[in-house]
Amino acid sequence: MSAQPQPSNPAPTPPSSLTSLDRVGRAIAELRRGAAVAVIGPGDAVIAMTAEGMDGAALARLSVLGDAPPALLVTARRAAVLHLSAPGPGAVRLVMPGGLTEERLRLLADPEANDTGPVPSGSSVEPLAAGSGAGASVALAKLARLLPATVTVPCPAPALEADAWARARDLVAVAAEDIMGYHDTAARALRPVGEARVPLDGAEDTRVVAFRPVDGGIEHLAIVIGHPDPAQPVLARLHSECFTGDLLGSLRCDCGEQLRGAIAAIAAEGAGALLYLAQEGRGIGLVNKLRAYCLQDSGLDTVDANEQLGFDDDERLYSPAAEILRQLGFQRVRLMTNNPRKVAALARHRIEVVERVPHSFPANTHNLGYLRAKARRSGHLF
Ligand SMILES: Nc1nc2c(ncn2[C@@H]2O[C@H](COP(=O)(O)OP(=O)(O)OP(=O)(O)O)[C@@H](O)[C@H]2O)c(=O)[nH]1
Ligand SMILES: [Zn+2]
Repeated sequence: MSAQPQPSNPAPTPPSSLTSLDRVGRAIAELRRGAAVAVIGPGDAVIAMTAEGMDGAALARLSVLGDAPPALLVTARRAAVLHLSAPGPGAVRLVMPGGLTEERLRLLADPEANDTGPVPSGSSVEPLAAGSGAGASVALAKLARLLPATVTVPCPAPALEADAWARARDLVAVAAEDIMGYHDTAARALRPVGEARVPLDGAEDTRVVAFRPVDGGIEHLAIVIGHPDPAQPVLARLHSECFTGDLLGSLRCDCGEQLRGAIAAIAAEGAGALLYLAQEGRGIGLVNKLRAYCLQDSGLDTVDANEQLGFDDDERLYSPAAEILRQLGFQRVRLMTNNPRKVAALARHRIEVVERVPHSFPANTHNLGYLRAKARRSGHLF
């Protein structure tokens, strides 16, 4: 029998007492500070850095770690923007004659570059399996709320020895499997960590309960008004965080009005719950949302702007919301939303939506285009 590892072997899990969430959390922190991390798949291992803001010195540091020249990995969405068609929805490796140079990297990773200029003729893409080390490095960049693009070199050690190889060089190592399972594990491990009575203007009988993911990520908040009867469908709103709309009163979106309107509607009924979910910018993070706004100012709509950055139009997951509803004892809801994806997602996560309650507000001159794009491109029901 061959002693060689077969590609179908399970991903080698770094041997330590850290949980999978700890390992992904460490890798996120490393990526965000511009350090290299080892991402280990079942049959491949890569050393990866974020493409965002990467300069020539970082490219040189990465190059000496691998046994082949560095390559740029992007999502199929971003490849399409660069006019390179990818065979599937996953991440791809850009293959360019002459390889990846500092100048090419700067242009290709620039979220505002949308022409074919920087892509040399004769370039192509190689699809990456979702569970591979290379493919998972792009998923890790998304988890880190960075642009979904990495620069990688192949690890000189075989996948089964890559963890030891990385540790010997003081690099954080993470299994692709842990990255791909991160969202589900984090949602399962949500715990209530703090609770208080917070009388609101117009809804004085209100409690706020904070749920923390076990990885130490940003807490989701349940705002429970009155005493909802778990035996009856509960009037509920899943509200995705919007710093600009909720806090600053931005007129670019309808979030602030939806937040205050939901609280008023629940208070008028006497009881219900609003989940304030840490999913800023439809899950791409505040910084990327600001970049998307910039692209919208140059003429793209809200969907195309996300895709130009390499994201899907909506990166949100609703497993944490379903888990919080369950922990609060609410299995059936009347959901205040115009977004059919929220209804479908809750049903997938075994929360029954007995009614969709429309939740729209008059447009203003700044958000009219945004609301129209949501209706036309994303199927929102207004
Ligand atoms: N990426 C991106 N996010 C945006 C933009 N405008 C608003 N958002 C975010 O979109 C989310 C809106 O959340 P919700 O209001 O809960 O969701 P919705 O999909 O509009 O659905 P309903 O309001 O329930 O009908 C928030 O996370 C905002 O930060 C934008 O132009 N681009
Ligand atoms: Zn908003």
